[in-house]
Amino acid sequence: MLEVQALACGYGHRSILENLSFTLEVGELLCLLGPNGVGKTTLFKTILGLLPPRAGEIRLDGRPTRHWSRREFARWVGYVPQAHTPPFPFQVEDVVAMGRTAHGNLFSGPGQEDREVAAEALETLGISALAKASYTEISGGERQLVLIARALAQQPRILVMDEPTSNLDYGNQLKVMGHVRRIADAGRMGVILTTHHPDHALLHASRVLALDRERHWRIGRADEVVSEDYLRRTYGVETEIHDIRRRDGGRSRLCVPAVGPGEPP
Ligand SMILES: Nc1ncnc2c1ncn2[C@@H]1O[C@H](COP(=O)(O)OP(=O)(O)OP(=O)(O)O)[C@@H](O)[C@H]1O
Repeated sequence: MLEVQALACGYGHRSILENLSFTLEVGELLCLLGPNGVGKTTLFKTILGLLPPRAGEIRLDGRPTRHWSRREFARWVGYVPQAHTPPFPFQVEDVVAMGRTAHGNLFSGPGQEDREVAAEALETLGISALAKASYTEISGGERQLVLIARALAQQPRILVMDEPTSNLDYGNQLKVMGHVRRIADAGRMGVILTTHHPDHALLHASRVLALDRERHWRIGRADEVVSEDYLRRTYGVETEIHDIRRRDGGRSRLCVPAVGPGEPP
């Protein structure tokens, strides 16, 4: 579905990522892990056509994305940016309905069906009560949920999410990651998202694309890629990855910080 082939990206003469190749299928949740400043947002900007690739190719449904019209592209690819505050105090329900723009007539506003899809997205994320609130007067975490609702309302085939959980409380982090995983599992979209939590990758990802400080990358199953060695090389910290048995009998892998002898737990 989305194919990134031998991609190089960067700004002007400055190269940020080189020779990166991966695919993302509908039904998959691909977690992008990597330290601050390694190039995750730069990769997303390049995939979204906001930054020209320095080399390589990006294909969507078999066709190079440079041949796609903006409108056609927006029907297929949704983007959740890191939360921002726009200058205009739109109502939350209007911000979410903007996700429908690529599906409708450019000159008419959202129709009844678009309003219903937007209301359903708000409901799914548990924020229907914010529908009439002004987007500029809600909290950072609420804004992030609104941007996620807008992307869900867009009903894209590929969803690109830049640190979607960074402002969310613990409960909302679990709800958003669980929900995104369910819509991917239901075969409704392929999701690529960045997170700084190895546990998000271990618990929810179908595959992980891990970048390290030297800008080397590796893609594979979370249990293959998210290792104590990767976390040490990438973040310079000691961790332990434990395989635990859950109460329902299933197994999960979790990352905990290592504590040396004599150190406080
Ligand atoms: N507009 C820009 N012009 C030039 N360089 C930029 C620009 N935006 C980012 N960079 C540089 O590109 C590198 C990668 O930045 P990027 O934002 O992609 O990192 P990231 O992996 O998303 O980081 P973080 O985890 O902190 O969000 C950084 O060194 C940054 O300084």
